Amino acid sequence: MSAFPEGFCWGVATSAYQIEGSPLADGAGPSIWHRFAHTPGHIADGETGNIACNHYQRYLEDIGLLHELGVNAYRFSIAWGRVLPEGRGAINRKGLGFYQRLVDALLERGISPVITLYHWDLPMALQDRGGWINPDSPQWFADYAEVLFRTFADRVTSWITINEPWVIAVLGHLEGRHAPGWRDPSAAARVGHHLLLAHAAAVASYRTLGHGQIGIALNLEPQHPAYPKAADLLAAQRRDAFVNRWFLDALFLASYPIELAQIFGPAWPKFGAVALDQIHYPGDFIGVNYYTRARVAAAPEAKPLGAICLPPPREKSTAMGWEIYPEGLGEVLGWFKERYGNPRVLITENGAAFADPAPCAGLVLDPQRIVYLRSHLRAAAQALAAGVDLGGYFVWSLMDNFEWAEGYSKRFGLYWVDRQTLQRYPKSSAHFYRSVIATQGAVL
Ligand SMILES: OC[C@H]1NNC[C@@H](O)[C@@H]1O
Repeated sequence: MSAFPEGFCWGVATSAYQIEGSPLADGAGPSIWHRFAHTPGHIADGETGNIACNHYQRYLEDIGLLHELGVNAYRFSIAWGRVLPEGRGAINRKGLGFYQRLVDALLERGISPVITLYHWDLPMALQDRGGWINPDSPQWFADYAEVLFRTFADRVTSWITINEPWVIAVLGHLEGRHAPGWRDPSAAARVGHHLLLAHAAAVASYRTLGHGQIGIALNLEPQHPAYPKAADLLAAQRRDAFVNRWFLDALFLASYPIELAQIFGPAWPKFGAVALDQIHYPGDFIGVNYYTRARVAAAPEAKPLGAICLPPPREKSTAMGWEIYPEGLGEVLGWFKERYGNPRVLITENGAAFADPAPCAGLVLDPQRIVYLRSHLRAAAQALAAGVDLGGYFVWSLMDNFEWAEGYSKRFGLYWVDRQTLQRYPKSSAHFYRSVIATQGAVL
């Protein structure tokens, strides 16, 4: 019996800086990740996205892999700096042309493009104007989005404005582990707000220019008390506000959790009713990027949250050290039905990195990833049966790629990429996912 309805959206996801390579080709302007990766000490093994998977040259071959999988959708991001090298103003027709060729080739194969407008690679020229802390940044983003809405109005009907605003605000501006590498709580709070304003501005623009669906993709992670102790429960609730409800409550409830003012202290701006009303913009769907849960213990000395996350047992962990916890996907999906009015949800990322072996006879055996995907797909099917308005599922990722500060050391792909030759090899999980799609989940 099929676990998923006819018309369910089956896809895989990637992002520009992680797979394309050629970051400065054909007039493209450099991004903050180009600068960050070229700054020694930021990326494992000193790697950069200069080559990545060379998707910029090999995109037709990669569309062949999508066809082999049998997906009906492909989520990818557009590099802002290829289209607007200065981030604003003059359009780089060669850069835009790459994405026009990519979209047309996908449509020829019957694969629906799902475009992420922003997956972390802000043009450096805009960072030099302050980047996302600049109050003009929402308008910069809306103007960029409008160029793409007009270019693809007739061909693309699924858009994601921003990927994981929490990661941008926290890893990029509070912890400094991602570009632009800032460690400034006040900046992080303002960046989070400007990203929500940017999302709202793009949604408003799309309402006049497009006739498809537009949403945002959030990284969501259940926060569970490590032990049945009041202090751990309170710590988990604080971290839930910080990781999950910061953006969920803003988008759906036009309010920030009260814990954020306590966590950020004086660095947290005093947002008024108008500001909160301006971010009340969930769009047509919510993208959920789910990987794992956190087990949270109280730790008063661990500022600003007063909480730490305990490492999971090795036998239940992925190569990223994240716990394999499929029940958490069902929990996250349930939030939308229980708290936020049961909006349309897409699982826009779900997957895992494992220490995959090298190819043997052209195939990589990755049984752990099959177990991971099967258990999470079952959780998704159960949520769907329980009434969650789930419209699609995207595996992260099509192929092994640049995993940000981890470089190429963490392999998330359904296809294994030889770092010397860039040859793509199917993993057994690719064949598994192909069978799931072909049977609408009956094989689960
Ligand atoms: O860590 C795996 C993925 N998580 N979400 C954002 C993507 O860019 C990452 O590769």
